[in-house]
Amino acid sequence: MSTNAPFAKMNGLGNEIIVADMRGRADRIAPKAAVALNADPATKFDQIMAIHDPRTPGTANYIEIINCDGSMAQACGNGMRCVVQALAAETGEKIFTFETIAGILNAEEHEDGLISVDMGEPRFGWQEIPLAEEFRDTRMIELQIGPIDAPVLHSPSVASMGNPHAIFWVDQDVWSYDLERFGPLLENHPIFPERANISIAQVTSRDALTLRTWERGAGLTRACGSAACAAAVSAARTNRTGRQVTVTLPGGLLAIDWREDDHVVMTGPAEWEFSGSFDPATGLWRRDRQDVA
Ligand SMILES: N[C@H](CCC[C@H](N)C(=O)O)C(=O)O
Repeated sequence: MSTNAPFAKMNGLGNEIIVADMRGRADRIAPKAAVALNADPATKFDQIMAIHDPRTPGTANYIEIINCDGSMAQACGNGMRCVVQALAAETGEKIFTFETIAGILNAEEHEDGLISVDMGEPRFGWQEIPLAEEFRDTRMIELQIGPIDAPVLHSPSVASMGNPHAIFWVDQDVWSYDLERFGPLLENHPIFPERANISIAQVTSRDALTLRTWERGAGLTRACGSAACAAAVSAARTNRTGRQVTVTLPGGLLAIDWREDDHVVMTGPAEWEFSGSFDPATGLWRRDRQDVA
């Protein structure tokens, strides 16, 4: 019988996150435990951010990212901000380094409570996204959906923040597109051998864009931090914006800075909702003693 592990139910601009504290444990969260947590409305999530011990002693804690469909992800910007807020509250530290499957991430909680995460360098090579066939110019690839002679969405930019993103540029309000219908078709399109996060982006000025995302492995979410990064670098690459943009998502705003050193820094809030503990083998959980109001 495994002992319970602490968790915090949080969100990053409405992207539903569970931060699971797996430090000091040799086990991992079982797929069926993730399914069980997601089936309970109180703990329904878009991603679980599992904090593990360093893979090599003396190095950074390893963060495992699990989508609500059970698939593993290489990046989660909103989730990383939640991890930073949880650990800053626990330790009083403000500067953090983490290891993920995609590499080392540095992060900082600022005095105003906002959190910056260095999401690393974007990748643009077709094999890095990855795509199933060669495209020399990933600023715009041949992909469309809808009637052949009048596609609804077409010619996306593609980029990787460790995870794959396709950004479709639109001129109308991002809410006027049936992303719930087109998202899963594009997420699972054969051009994306590892599937992809699908975003619709409307550029509103040289330093602002609006974004909606159908997430790989999670569907429509209220915010996708790595998509905001992918959209920002793609907008800059296609000369739609500069390298510093404000991204408006359904859940709120993120500031993205594609620095001259090629690192993409995302800044935004995180929100704690409640704490509890759960069995990583089954997903059975209980809430911590109700916080005294
Ligand atoms: N669904 C994404 C992972 C979570 C991304 C998103 N929640 C974020 O804030 O970056 C994927 O499978 O690549």
